[in-house]
This record gives sequence, structure tokens and C-alpha cells, in this order.
Amino acid sequence: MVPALEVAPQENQDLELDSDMNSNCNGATQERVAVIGSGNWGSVASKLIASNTAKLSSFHDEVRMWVFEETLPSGEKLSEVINRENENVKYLPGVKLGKNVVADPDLVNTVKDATMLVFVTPHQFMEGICKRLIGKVRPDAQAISLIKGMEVKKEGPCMISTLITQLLHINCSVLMGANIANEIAQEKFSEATVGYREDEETALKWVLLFSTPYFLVTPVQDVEGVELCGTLKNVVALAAGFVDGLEMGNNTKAAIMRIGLREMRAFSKLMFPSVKNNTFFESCGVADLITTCLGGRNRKVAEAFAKNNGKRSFDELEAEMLQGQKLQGVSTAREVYEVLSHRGWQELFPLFTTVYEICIGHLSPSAIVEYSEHKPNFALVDGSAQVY
Ligand SMILES: NC(=O)c1ccc[n+]([C@@H]2O[C@H](COP(=O)([O-])OP(=O)(O)OC[C@H]3O[C@@H](n4cnc5c(N)ncnc54)[C@H](O)[C@@H]3O)[C@@H](O)[C@H]2O)c1
Ligand SMILES: O=P(O)(O)OC[C@H](O)CO
Repeated sequence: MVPALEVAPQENQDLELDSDMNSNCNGATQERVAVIGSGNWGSVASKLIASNTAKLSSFHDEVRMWVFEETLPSGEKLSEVINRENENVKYLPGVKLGKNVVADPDLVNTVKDATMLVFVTPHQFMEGICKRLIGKVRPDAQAISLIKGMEVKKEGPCMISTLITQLLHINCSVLMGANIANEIAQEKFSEATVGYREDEETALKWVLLFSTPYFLVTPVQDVEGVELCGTLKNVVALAAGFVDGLEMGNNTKAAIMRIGLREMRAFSKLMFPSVKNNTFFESCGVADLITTCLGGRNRKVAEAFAKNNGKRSFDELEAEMLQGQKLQGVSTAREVYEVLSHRGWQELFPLFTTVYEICIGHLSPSAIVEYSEHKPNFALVDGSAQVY
């Protein structure tokens, strides 16, 4: 259901904001937003958010964006160039972020006053980032994760939203969807899904913060379902890339996407029985799967991997082709495999298992269509076999 929203006015309202306090000139409390991450999607998310905070009186207009500092070939610091040019020249060149985006290389300073924390870094860095933030975020802050990935602990998978809640003791929603960042940067229409746990009021605040006429956001009460869709589609994207690299054609790719979606749903429901079927029909589900298998970075690098018949590693191809941007699919394939092998479920998930074995060089890319001999037609859901 799309909620009734406070619509962001299209003209800039001349708000007289007190920059030091979390209130506007009328004394009304304002939310302060910090974005933790400034890669390709992090920069676009900051732009989207800043366009709304500049217009909505319930938000302080400044959006502080944490930059993992690096020195550019010119010798300048990335954060300084972002603040001077109002552009992330490395991760989102050619796009102005909005004058109210302030790049900050100091992680703790970035979150200091924030009441709404937006996490958007590659998932492998999140545990370290959260540990640095323990005791540094406001106890009343709310978080949202735009991160597609998970950690695997002894007990099983740990979603990034759970990691944030466990380490920082704050509530965490998620936003996932068919969201290739460069297209949203050009303000081409797309949709996204906010997954929330119980607090619908906070979910609507996130919807308000992200929604624009070209970015339609829908809330659903299913954090794990939304987050697992965003996470697992990256493994299917690698499979789609192998198919493209081997020039197997559209029918094969569609088959891989269908089988992948089926494994995504089975895995999600086995891990979290509360996951809802309908979530797979939201933007975070089938729509993200389609866009990522057509135009994402995981697909693109997997295509190159298959064209080279696995002779050049993913690490090498990632560094060469993405210039500092990070793939999530290869580590997610390993993390999913760890969960499957721990439970002896590899045969129930032949596509996920095959993708992992191709990534580590145990199988050649052409094995992506050979596994179907072992195709299962059931999975254990809630402890009993279910056809899927
Ligand atoms: N780019 C997209 O189209 C897109 C869309 C939706 C979701 N996502 C998800 O958003 C998340 C972030 O991706 P992105 O595209 O913004 O990033 P990115 O891949 O473009 O950039 C990598 C980022 O990691 C940072 N980094 C490098 N080393 C680091 C370290 N040691 N510690 C902390 N940070 C470090 C870099 O500075 C850079 O900001 C991922 O989970 C991704 O799946 C991306
Ligand atoms: O470029 P990818 O493969 O990381 O995918 C980007 C987004 O997740 C697509 O929604």
C-alpha cells in the first residue's frame, strides 16, 4: 500500500534553520540525516535525500556524508574535492549532489547529531564501521540499511540490519529495489521497497525522506524478506553474467533468473519463516533481479570472467573494470555456500552452489547450465518438505 505522504514542495522554501540545534526557527524538532558511505549508490542516495531535506521543514537541510578518505591522482583528498565541486568525482562523476551535502572524512563526527542514519557501504566493511560507532550514535537514532549483503556467524546468516541493531542498539529498517545508481542519478523513474519491522511511523518517515517524483518508495513489513531479496539477487546476477559471457542467449538467461528467484525464495523462507511471498513481487524482489541481471556490475564482471574462461580472477577483473567500486556477489556466494554446507543443503540449491564453485575455480563457467540434472523440486520449509 502506498501511504499518504507529506509531498515535498518542488520550489525551495526559504527556511530559516538554526544550524546548531535540531529544531527550525519555529522551534519544531527537526530530524538530522547522516549518510554513512559515499560510493556510487551512497552518493546518489545523498543526492536524493538532500533534495528532500532542502524542501521539508521536518528535516534539517544539511546531509552529512561520511567519506572513506582517499587521495586522488591529483594529490587532493576526495572529501575536499567533493565539498569544493559538490560532486563525487571518483564514484559519481558528472552529477551535482546538492549544496546541502557535506562530505566528512570523520566517521564519528558524521553521525554525532544525527537522528536518522543511512548506511550504504559495501557489506564487507560494515562490521568494522559499526564497531567504531559503538557508543557514538544518539540512543534515539533510527537507522536504515541500503546495503545488499550479509555476514555469516556460527549461528547462521546475520543480516546487515541485524548487525547494526545488535552493535549500535538502534532500530534498523532497510531500503532495497531495482536501483542501478547511475540511472537514478539521471532522475530516470524507478521504484524501491522499504522493509520495516513494527514501527510503521518510522517507516513512513523513511519513505518521505527518499521519495521523489522519479523515485517511488513502498513500505512493507518484512525486513528480512526485503533484505534477503537485495542480497541474494547478486548471486543470481553472477549466473546471468556467466550466461552472457558464454553467449547462451535470452532463453537461458530467463531460465537462470527463474531458477534463481525460486532459490532466493526458498533460502529466505528456510532462514526466516516469517518472510512473505508477496515481498518477492515488490521492487526489491523480481524487479531488482531483472535490472541486476540486465545491467548491474556483478553481471558485467561475471560476463568478463566467463569470456576469459575463469583464467582471470574476480579480484583482478573488479579492480580493472570497476575502478574502486566493489562487487557484492562473489562474497555473498561464499557466504550463502557456508550456510548451505553447514546444513548439508547444497543439493537443494544447485544454482547457488554452482555459482560459488565457478567463482572459486572448481567448475568452469559452462557448468552454470549443467547442474539442472540435479534439480531439486522441493525444499525443507518449517522442517517439512515443500514443493517450490
Ligand atoms: N551502485 C549501485 O547501483 C547500487 C544500487 C543499490 C544498492 N547498492 C548497494 O549499496 C552498497 C554500497 O555500494 P556503492 O555502490 O555505494 O559503493 P561502491 O562499490 O561504488 O564504492 C565502494 C565504496 O567503498 C569504500 N571503501 C573502500 N574501502 C573501504 C574500507 N576499507 N572501509 C570502508 N569503505 C571503504 C569506497 O570509498 C567507496 O565509497 C552495496 O551493498 C551495494 O550492493 C549499490
Ligand atoms: O551493480 P550491482 O550488480 O551491484 O547492482 C546494483 C543494484 O543492486 C541494482 O539494484
